[in-house]
Amino acid sequence: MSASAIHVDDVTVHYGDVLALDHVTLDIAPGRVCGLVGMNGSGKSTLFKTIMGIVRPDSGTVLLDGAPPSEARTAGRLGYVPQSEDVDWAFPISVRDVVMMGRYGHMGFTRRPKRTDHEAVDQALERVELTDLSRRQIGQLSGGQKKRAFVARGIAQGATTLLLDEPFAGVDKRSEATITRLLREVAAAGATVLVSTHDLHALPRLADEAILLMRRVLLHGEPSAVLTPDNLALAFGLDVLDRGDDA
Ligand SMILES: Nc1ncnc2c1ncn2[C@@H]1O[C@H](COP(=O)(O)OP(=O)(O)OP(=O)(O)O)[C@@H](O)[C@H]1O
Repeated sequence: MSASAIHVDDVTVHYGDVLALDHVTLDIAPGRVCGLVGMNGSGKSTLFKTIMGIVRPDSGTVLLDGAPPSEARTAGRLGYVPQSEDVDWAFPISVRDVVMMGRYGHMGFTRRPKRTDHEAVDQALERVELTDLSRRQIGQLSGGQKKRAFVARGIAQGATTLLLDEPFAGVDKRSEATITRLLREVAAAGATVLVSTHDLHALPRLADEAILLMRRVLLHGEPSAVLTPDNLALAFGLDVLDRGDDA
């Protein structure tokens, strides 16, 4: 069976009176990078939280590799790079320890890292080019370095489903290029990547497919077919691509 890695079937979510997701259905195949695009409040974070099993839908189903989100989470198969606003950057934890958190699912009860855990963390830190900064408190990194630290956590975890909420917000071109390359590599190794972004110009380089969300799925297809000026005007209500390609 060529099961979807991420299967969302007719999901509706309310927060009180607010309708955040309205009969959302989508399927993403293993090894794909999918970009999630939509204006503020269109339900992107809610979709992530529902896929993670943190928000319970009023109706509808989410399956990850055929299993409920809680199972994927417990098994350590689900990696998440949060929006910067959702992280307590003052928390007294080093960059290395953030990345090591990705290994918890592999450690059992004691949470005592073994050599394989240390090696996985070292490799992940190297891949995101943060080896030299690994002893720093996480809040003492730049915006792009912080994002790379959380991407490293997902890599060290060996997640088969990786969700990233705005990984390019406030990052420079170098971090953007590093994160893009890493996500492509992770997908080439078989993982499925869902990434929300406002960086529409970077999307064709990053993603195999794109979803335009406005509480419901407006469009889902190849980035070039989804991100047309007409479609974006529909989703954002303005000509968001009219900034030239040199932005
Ligand atoms: N905990 C909550 N309680 C009540 N309403 C909420 C809550 N979280 C989100 N909402 C509302 O649900 C809708 C969708 O919000 P969500 O955060 O999913 O959008 P988003 O696309 O991620 O937005 P942004 O791009 O600004 O991060 C919005 O109208 C928001 O105000």
